[in-house]
Amino acid sequence: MNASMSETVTPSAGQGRIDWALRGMPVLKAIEKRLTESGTLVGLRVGVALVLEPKTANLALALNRAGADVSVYCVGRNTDGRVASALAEAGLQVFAEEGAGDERDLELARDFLRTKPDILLDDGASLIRLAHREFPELVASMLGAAEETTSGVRPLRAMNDEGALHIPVIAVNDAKTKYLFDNVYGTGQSCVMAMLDITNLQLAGRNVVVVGYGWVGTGVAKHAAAMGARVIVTELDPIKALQALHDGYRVLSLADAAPQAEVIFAATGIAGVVTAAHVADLPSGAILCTAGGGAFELPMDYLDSTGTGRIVREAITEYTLPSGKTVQVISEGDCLNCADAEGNPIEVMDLSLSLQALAAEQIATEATSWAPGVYPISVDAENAVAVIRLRHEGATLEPLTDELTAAMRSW
Ligand SMILES: NC(=O)c1ccc[n+]([C@@H]2O[C@H](COP(=O)([O-])OP(=O)(O)OC[C@H]3O[C@@H](n4cnc5c(N)ncnc54)[C@H](O)[C@@H]3O)[C@@H](O)[C@H]2O)c1
Repeated sequence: MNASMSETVTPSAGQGRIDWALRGMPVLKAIEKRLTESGTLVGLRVGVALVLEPKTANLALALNRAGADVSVYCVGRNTDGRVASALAEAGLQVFAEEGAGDERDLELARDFLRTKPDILLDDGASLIRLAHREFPELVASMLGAAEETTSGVRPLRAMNDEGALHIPVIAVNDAKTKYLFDNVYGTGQSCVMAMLDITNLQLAGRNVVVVGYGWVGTGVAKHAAAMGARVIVTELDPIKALQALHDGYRVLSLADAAPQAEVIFAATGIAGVVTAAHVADLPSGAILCTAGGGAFELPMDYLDSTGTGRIVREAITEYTLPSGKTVQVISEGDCLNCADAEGNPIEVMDLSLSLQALAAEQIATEATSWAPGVYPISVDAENAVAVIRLRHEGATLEPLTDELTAAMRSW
């Protein structure tokens, strides 16, 4: 077992957090029942490489109870050690140590892949890429994988275009019951709330720049505006920019917005979108954080090269620029909701993680005949998640009668 065991926190603390999350995960419970009854996953090795916190722990436990042999991996900065300990106590193989550095993370990742998962549930495609680079014999024997997020699906498509992807991967991110809810409402809420909790500041009256108005940027802008921020959106895509304008935000290039940007949320998933030149133009005291893909969106190399970084409060690093201005970076530029808060809200992750479980089912039952490639999750799975959740909320759907069907087809 490789779980970190904190000396001060008992495993039951982790179990308590896992149990609390499960209360808000009715869809996952229903999918676990379906998988248990079908026995689809019995005897299969499933590797779960997601942010390690109470909600993803429930996915791992649900798959385990449904008969899969589950191992779990996560980088140290996204690992809740209490939860890791609880999973190890429950008998899962855990390759995650809270606070581990890059070198140790890589060792753990390799050990995790040595468990030879038949199915890999990944986030950011890091483990799928590592497997392709270093474990070709594992890749050859895998049934397939599922990918959680936009910045994982993008490189997988690029690999596939170059003929370098050797397994079928289901793009869980691209399910409507994922990106329309998790990326927008979940990440919007959790990133804005994490920023407020970490800094103990308020957004009211502040100029907040949201870089990228995709699904995540939309949610961040909405939640920041709800807290009273004056939101400015930067975009490459004219249609997204026009949407931002219609949603009531100013739209400027980042070069134009920088001099007034008191807070920046990077939400693109693309490396280098905020540059050293942008940072030089920020007002002194500006706060930089990432809601999107990770620290690579910010000019961390440049900031570190100033040699001035100092931690001024937990999760806040202050840098002094050659001009004498200061800027503060939250969570060392990593996604702040996962690095220094609990990630997306439970209800929204119930949808995303249930889709991961259904992707595992689809890989086990159908992917054996699939060529390598990036595939959508089935429409049935996408809809099943919505239907279970709506039922749980006491919502009822309009019945589609023959008359309505005929009316919709009439011309
Ligand atoms: N933190 C989390 O919990 C969480 C959750 C979901 C997704 N994500 C990540 O957030 C990122 C964004 O996801 P998404 O679903 O919104 O993707 P998306 O593709 O819908 O949106 C990205 C947007 O950024 C824009 N963009 C790209 N380069 C830009 C630039 N230089 N300047 C301004 N705009 C630019 C694109 O035009 C696009 O509209 C991804 O990396 C994704 O993996 C994080």
